[in-house]
Amino acid sequence: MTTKKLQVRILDERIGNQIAFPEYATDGSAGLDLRACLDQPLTLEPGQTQLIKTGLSIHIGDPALAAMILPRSGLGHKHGIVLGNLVGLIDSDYQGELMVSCWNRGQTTFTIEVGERIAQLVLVPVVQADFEVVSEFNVSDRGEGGFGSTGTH
Ligand SMILES: O=c1ccn([C@H]2C[C@H](O)[C@@H](COP(=O)(O)OP(=O)(O)OP(=O)(O)O)O2)c(=O)[nH]1
Ligand SMILES: [Mg+2]
Repeated sequence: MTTKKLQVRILDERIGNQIAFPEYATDGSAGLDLRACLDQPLTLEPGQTQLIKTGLSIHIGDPALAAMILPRSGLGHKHGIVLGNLVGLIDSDYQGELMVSCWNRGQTTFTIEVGERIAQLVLVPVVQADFEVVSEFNVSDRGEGGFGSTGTH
């Protein structure tokens, strides 16, 4: 297992008290659950999107890493609560508050409680491209075929 020391700032005094500090739910968890740092429960009508604070900021500080904010499968599948941006990408130089765009893509009203786990944060490796402009590529097996070019079976 590799772990990475990550600087985090607590922006709301309720974090670590009334609202739990993010943690891995199990030893094998890839994601850290992010909690809604709300003052009161928030009702999302069908189709509505709201930007929700987490009360935390992180500074990854290493361009070879990023973080992604992903939906929680239970909320997304059962209740239609996913992310307004589908996936959130946290740059290694971002120092602002972690924000979660919550979108009720379902057909029923859903209420997010104070401190509810609304999304998850995954740290991922990143490779920045160093472009080398060429006029032709060495030919590959696939070539320019895509979008179903290999058939459906
Ligand atoms: O779900 C998200 C997505 C992004 N961010 C923060 C961290 C990220 O580093 C920054 C910028 O995100 P992104 O580059 O995806 O947004 P943009 O619309 O391109 O804004 P910018 O012009 O600030 O890059 O916003 C969040 O807090 N939550
Ligand atoms: Mg950007």
